Amino acid sequence: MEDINRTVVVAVGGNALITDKTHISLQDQYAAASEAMKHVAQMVADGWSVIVTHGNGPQVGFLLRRVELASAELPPIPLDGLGADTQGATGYMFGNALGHEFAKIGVDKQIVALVTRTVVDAKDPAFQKPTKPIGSFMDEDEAKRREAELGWDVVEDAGRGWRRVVASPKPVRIAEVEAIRTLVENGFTVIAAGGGGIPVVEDGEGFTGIEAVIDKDFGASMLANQLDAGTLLISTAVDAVAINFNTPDEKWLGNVCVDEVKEYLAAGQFGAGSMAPKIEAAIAFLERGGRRVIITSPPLMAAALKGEAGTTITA
Ligand SMILES: Nc1ncnc2c1ncn2[C@@H]1O[C@H](COP(=O)(O)OP(=O)(O)O)[C@@H](O)[C@H]1O
Ligand SMILES: NC(=O)OP(=O)(O)O
Repeated sequence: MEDINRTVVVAVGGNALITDKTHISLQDQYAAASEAMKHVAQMVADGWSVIVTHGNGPQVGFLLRRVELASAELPPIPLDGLGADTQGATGYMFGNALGHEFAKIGVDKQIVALVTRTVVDAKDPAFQKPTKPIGSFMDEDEAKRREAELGWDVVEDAGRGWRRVVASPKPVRIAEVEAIRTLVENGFTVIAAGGGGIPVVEDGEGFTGIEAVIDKDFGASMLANQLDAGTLLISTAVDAVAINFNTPDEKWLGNVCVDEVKEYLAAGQFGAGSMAPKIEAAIAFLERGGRRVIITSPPLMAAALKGEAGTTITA
């Protein structure tokens, strides 16, 4: 991996903003973002060219709920518009947090958060089967009540409680990739494709929003390919990926090749709706020509880039 280029797309997990159900205020989210950005700042100080993406699952669900609760007084906003709102607000928050961390360690770089659209296929079967959890967690009774009374689609989310789900098509391409590339090449630290990007369809005459929430790991995976980034780094709450996760036979994976990971995926080793989609996004990046995927927690990101921590998956 000595010859791998020093461009890295970092997908910051939802845990970086909402650490638990009782810490959802903007102040809590800012504190959590600062902790993640401290480690991103160190990567930049180490000479990595970093593009940051982030999730928006909780935030876009909160906003949709606000819109619905205000519906007697104010007009509705479609999900793509809410995706844009959360991308802007969260990108702004990450930008401020990263700027403070840069100042603490003397990094002199300008940060820019871009409103970024992700092209999807209107015929993607995902539009027929909502799978992307958004918003707050509920107990089963509350979820079933909202399903019956409000027409929500709900699922049990990876053992953590029940959540509303919406359609989550796969990214076809990130529309603003050349703007991102230009900014990166000119020394900016770019925050882009937040929440997977705002979902749009293309009709030959431009883009039109479509109601969905794109998985941020798939968005980051596509962005990393389009930028020819050497590394896709997926940061989440665990230090590494395991097989037999949470069992007495748990084994943490260090360096693994994509074929081995595909076998573990087929064997059901990765949590549905949690680790499995990250692994699928990693495989997609590597199969489209990407070189290396790292999955680790924010404090270990800098060490993992040097091959000293986390799980590294290579083609
Ligand atoms: N095989 C596995 N190895 C490691 N973590 C796993 C595994 N299967 C499920 N997980 C869980 O997946 C979580 C990451 O998914 P998730 O919480 O959805 O990510 P995000 O950080 O994007 O919100 C980990 O924190 C862990 O609890
Ligand atoms: N859009 C998205 O995948 O967000 P979360 O990671 O917060 O679920």
